[in-house]
Amino acid sequence: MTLEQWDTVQDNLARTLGENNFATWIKPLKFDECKDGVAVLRAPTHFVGNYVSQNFGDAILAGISHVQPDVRRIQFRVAMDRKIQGQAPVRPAKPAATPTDNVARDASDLLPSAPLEPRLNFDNFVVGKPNELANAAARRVAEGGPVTFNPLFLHGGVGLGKTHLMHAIALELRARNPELNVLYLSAEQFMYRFVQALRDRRMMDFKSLFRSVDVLMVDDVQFIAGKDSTQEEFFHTFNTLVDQNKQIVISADRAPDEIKDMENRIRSRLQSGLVVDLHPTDYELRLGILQSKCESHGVHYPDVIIEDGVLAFLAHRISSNVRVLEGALNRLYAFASLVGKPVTLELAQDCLSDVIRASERKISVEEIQRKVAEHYHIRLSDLIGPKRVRNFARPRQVAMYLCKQMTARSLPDIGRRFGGRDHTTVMHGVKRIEDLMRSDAQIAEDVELLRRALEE
Ligand SMILES: Nc1ncnc2c1ncn2[C@@H]1O[C@H](COP(=O)(O)OP(=O)(O)OP(=O)(O)O)[C@@H](O)[C@H]1O
Repeated sequence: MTLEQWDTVQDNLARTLGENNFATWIKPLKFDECKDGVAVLRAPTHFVGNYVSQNFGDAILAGISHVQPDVRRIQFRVAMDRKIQGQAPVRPAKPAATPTDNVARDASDLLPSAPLEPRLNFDNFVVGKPNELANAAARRVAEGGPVTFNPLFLHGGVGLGKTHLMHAIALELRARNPELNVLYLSAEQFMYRFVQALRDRRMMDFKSLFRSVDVLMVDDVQFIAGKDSTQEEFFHTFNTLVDQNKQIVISADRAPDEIKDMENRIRSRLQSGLVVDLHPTDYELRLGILQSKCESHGVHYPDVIIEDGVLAFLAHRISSNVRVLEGALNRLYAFASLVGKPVTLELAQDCLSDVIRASERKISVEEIQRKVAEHYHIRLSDLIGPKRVRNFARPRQVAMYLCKQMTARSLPDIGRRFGGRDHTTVMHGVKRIEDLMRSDAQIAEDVELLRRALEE
């Protein structure tokens, strides 16, 4: 087999095994020789050789025998000339990297913090009811000083500002104290660095570097669920840092007890500090975010005029997540500056028809009422009916709150669907639940469970 043929085999493997697997395991392999039906590949370490042989051996053999049909077996050697399975050693093409070289190398490549985006700061984070607690907790951590809750665990659905708050904390901490060793990275990056350290036999470096940070911030921690050795290492890193009273900030797309395949001891560790939820945005927050984005867009597009009503229209109709909202606004600005026209409601409707269709709310008032009645084990007729006893009134308010949050219905319209009630009754109900969600964990949990069940 020629080196070109090996390149072709690698290209095919990249497609079949996926980019991450390819980059981590296949790319580091070098083709050595083909002799007597055995293709010899060189792996950088024993660990990689063994892992690849066990996990991707069949795929590699199939790929090679496709271009060189007489190959019946593959064999791995490490760069040091040592074989992993049988056979005589061969001369490596390049001088081998020894474990000693690895240790001597600058270990900081295992630990670069992910780049921080200056835009994602506290000033640009618009605060409303759904995110005020998360914002307050994030600001508290960003002030530095004595660690009060460890870890801070931020969770919420897609595009609700978790990463924004993580960056804001890291930026603020670094601005206040440039000496502070703040490490921000995603759980995926944590895993790749861990695997890289294993591969390069640099676990000691990895451990000591990760355990020497002042603040560790890990985004999207749900990613390591089910990845046993990464979880194990994360757990030890976590414990060491907490024992040293170092701040840890974690984000995830759901609460710790909802992350499946996460070891219990890790889950309970994650719950041991402050767990705060970024709730889905409400209309006011979305409008606030749009207004704030318009201010910053104004600098780049001084000629673009957004007519009255357009932002309200967007805030009403695009409720999925803030990222989609931002994308819609960017598109409007780009379009308006291209055609040199002010953005009218008609233009917005036209230009964003696909986005609006995609995020059209599909949940109906009736669906919400049914789910809420089921959840509280009451009859639908009692939920909607006139009785004001608390057993019915509270679920009714929860249902009204969810209708306000999850449908595009106006308050009078919601009132009509709750037995012809007045819009002020709905408004009162919504407000009551908003307040209770802050003081009554049971209500907060009920609402969250219902919201998720409805979104499924
Ligand atoms: N309250 C807010 N004020 C201003 N911008 C916001 C707010 N919430 C979210 N955004 C913006 O929305 C976009 C998506 O937010 P972010 O990436 O933080 O979401 P996320 O919760 O981390 O989502 P994911 O789970 O997909 O990673 C970002 O550009 C962010 O700046």
